[in-house]
Amino acid sequence: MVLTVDVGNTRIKASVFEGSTALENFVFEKNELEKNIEKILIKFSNCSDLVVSSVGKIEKESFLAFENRLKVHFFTHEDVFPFTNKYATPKTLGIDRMILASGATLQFPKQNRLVIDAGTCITYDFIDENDNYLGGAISPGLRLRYESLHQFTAKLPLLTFEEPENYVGNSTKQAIHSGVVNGFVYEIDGFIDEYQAEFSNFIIILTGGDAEFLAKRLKNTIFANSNFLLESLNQTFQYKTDND
Ligand SMILES: Nc1ncnc2c1ncn2[C@@H]1O[C@H](COP(=O)(O)OP(=O)(O)O)[C@@H](O)[C@H]1O
Ligand SMILES: CC(C)(COP(=O)(O)O)[C@@H](O)C(=O)NCCC(=O)O
Ligand SMILES: [K+]
Repeated sequence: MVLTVDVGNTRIKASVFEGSTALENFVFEKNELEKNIEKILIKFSNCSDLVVSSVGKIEKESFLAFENRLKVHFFTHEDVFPFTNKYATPKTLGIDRMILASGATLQFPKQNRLVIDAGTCITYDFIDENDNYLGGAISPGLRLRYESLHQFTAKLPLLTFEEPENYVGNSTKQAIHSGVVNGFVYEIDGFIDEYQAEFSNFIIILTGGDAEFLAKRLKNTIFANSNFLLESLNQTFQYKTDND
């Protein structure tokens, strides 16, 4: 059994895999990392490996406490990945984006692939049919949009997600909901249209905390899988084991 852990900028997600089957998924806050890993390892005492992707503030050391119980693998840019990295600054590419690109390459071989991860940030990652990772885009995620409107203005309240009543927001609150939620959806549809114009044939994988919400609203057909990053971590770890 493999325990996969994804440290994002908002939350930590974890999943226990037996082969390619996810047995159970967990979500928790950063300050509860060790307590939760402890609990998971009590329940799934057969875990032999702990596999981590982290772009958050939590560093390797937090996981090393478990080294006497199982093998700990912290993914870095030095690992082997199944794609060719064409990013101009490969060392600054988020490890979460590398894992997503890797999962897309392994799960959907030899085709153009666009991965959209709607988390703290929305990240777009494109891997072409020759397994070249080309790059993509980074923009603010849903909650970050609400928070930044409040944080960087004097008059805008801090709101949490609500379905906008209309495109024409008729109050401050409705104007914010319309701007944030509709803007979020338009952006993603707009990007997909842009890719479609250049690469006629490609698969779109949508993941992240806002994937379910988005799946119902995008005009483009997509493959939504909230667990895609953790599945990709598990697959990339298998790939690493096979290629080491
Ligand atoms: N309970 C929750 N706490 C925080 N964000 C949530 C929650 N449920 C859904 N979300 C949405 O998920 C997004 C964060 O997604 P997530 O994939 O957890 O981020 P990250 O991987 O960057 O930590 C936020 O933009 C927010 O809109
Ligand atoms: C863009 C990100 C902040 C996204 O983080 P997330 O929304 O998954 O928490 C992360 O992938 C990152 O720190 N990237 C480094 C810059 C880059 O990928 O080019
Ligand atoms: K993201």
